Amino acid sequence: MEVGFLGLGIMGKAMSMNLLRHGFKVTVWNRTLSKSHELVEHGASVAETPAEVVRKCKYTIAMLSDPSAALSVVFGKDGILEQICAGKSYVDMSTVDADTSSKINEAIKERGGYFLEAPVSGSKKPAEDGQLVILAAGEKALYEEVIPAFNVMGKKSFYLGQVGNGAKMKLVVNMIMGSMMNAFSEGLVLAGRSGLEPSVLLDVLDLGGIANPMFRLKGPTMIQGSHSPAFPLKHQQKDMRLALALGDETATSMPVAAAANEAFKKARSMGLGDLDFSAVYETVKTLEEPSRNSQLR
Ligand SMILES: NC(=O)C1=CN([C@@H]2O[C@H](COP(=O)(O)OP(=O)(O)OC[C@H]3O[C@@H](n4cnc5c(N)ncnc54)[C@H](OP(=O)(O)O)[C@@H]3O)[C@@H](O)[C@H]2O)C=CC1
Ligand SMILES: O=CCCC(=O)O
Repeated sequence: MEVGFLGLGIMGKAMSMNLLRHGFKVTVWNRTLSKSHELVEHGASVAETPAEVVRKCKYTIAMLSDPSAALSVVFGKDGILEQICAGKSYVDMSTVDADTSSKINEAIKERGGYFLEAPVSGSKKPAEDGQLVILAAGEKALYEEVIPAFNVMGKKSFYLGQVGNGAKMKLVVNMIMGSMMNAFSEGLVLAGRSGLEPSVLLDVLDLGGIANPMFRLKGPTMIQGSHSPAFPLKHQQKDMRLALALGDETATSMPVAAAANEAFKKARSMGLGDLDFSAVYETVKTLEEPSRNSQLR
């Protein structure tokens, strides 16, 4: 199977590498060309524009940072729309909102192409290991055609119906995850300030009803103050923002998510946006610092 792949960031690089490893012929494109070099060493071809990828490949997959990137690669100069036509398909796996996905779907359908949104749950390591959870929605026939690629990139694929449902499911999941990360950070700070050993808190959590892979994976590195990016904080804040907008649309009150979003915004303003989203812990530490609080009084 020959596929195109747009966007070779943390996720796109790992996902396209998996496709290559499993015998797919892959043509890649990335805005910053240098990120394609490693893929080429592993057998990928490079295209100069997204349009060229679509011209060459029946199936094109994208993994881009946010709605603005997703839209520009489709509607911009040398974008997807210049080459999409009957018989060509586009699968956007980026995390965006339902409106963005719907705009892309409409434009592609108008030109006779097929569209599937397919955001993923799981981060850098699951992407490297082909263990993502794929949340697909849109053209059912296309979903069935690309299952061989999904099976290489993920451990489980869901088909969720009409375009928008994949985006919404992904935003709900990440809204919960972002809120959990904030509660976890506050717990670690509270434990430390109360004279408890944060590493013991991790052991206690891991044996109880709220044990989970995220606390297990991130806890030890957070305590060390290490936040090497697997899921960049700026993307988590984007997801909180988009989830809160979904809450606005559906009149869903989400005070916990709103507070978590503020903490991620604060972290971005402290220059932590390119670190892992666990770096919100540093923000919680700063906000809770007793000396700082007494200065403010
Ligand atoms: N990292 C994670 O754990 C997960 C991330 N996601 C989602 O996957 C998507 C990608 O995430 P991730 O790989 O971590 O992000 P990165 O920041 O590592 O990569 C972002 C990619 O988008 C490209 N890009 C950004 N802006 C534009 C633009 N205007 N035009 C064209 N290309 C652009 C970047 O190109 P360039 O190299 O030139 O900057 C890069 O290829 C995001 O939507 C994220 O929310 C989903 C699940 C997990
Ligand atoms: O969107 C990013 C999700 C990260 C994860 O599921 O661990």
